[in-house]
Amino acid sequence: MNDSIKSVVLSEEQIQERCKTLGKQITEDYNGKTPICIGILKGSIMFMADLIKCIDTHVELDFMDVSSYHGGTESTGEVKILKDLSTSVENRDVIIIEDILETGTTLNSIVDLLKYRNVNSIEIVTLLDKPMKRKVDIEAKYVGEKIPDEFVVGYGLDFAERYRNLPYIGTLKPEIYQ
Ligand SMILES: O=P(O)(O)OC[C@H]1O[C@H](OP(=O)(O)OP(=O)(O)O)[C@H](O)[C@@H]1O
Ligand SMILES: Nc1nc2[nH]cnc2c(=O)[nH]1
Repeated sequence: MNDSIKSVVLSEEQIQERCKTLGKQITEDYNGKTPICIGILKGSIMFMADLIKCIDTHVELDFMDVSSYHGGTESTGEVKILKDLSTSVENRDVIIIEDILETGTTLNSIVDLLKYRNVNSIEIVTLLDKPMKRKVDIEAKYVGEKIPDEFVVGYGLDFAERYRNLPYIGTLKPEIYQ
């Protein structure tokens, strides 16, 4: 699997540093509150697991699966809800946990949906942000790393469902996806 990687974007150590920094900020901002952390499947699983260990206030967890990519490396712009939340978010403080924010299509749909359910507050934490690719006006309050416009895999992020289990984030050699 490592043979397919062209370059490392964030090493395991760098990812853990980002988790600690973001976890500290979230701990300070939500001191005394019990936010619901909503992980967006499947890409956010590793980041969510590591990040919540760095948050030192009570949190509850839930998951949503919303897909806008269908096996390739470009967004189709379509958003489909594959799995909805199990709990009510009414009057709750919600933190959406994402692996990557790119066009913003996915998060924009999720934020709209959750606002409609009368949340008390809603913020986004994303490990990676590709601001150059943004198509809709949405920003994350907590960002681990801004990255250039290159397709990345690993640490939950896939190419055609593979590479999610790489412990670091990297770019693929062109021959893998061309
Ligand atoms: O800002 P956007 O352009 O909308 O892209 C970001 C979304 O794309 C990826 O999810 P994907 O739909 O590939 O599902 P996955 O997490 O199951 O791989 C990623 O996990 C984000 O949810
Ligand atoms: N795997 C992967 N999924 C994405 N979804 C949006 N951008 C990306 C990316 O760079 N890599």
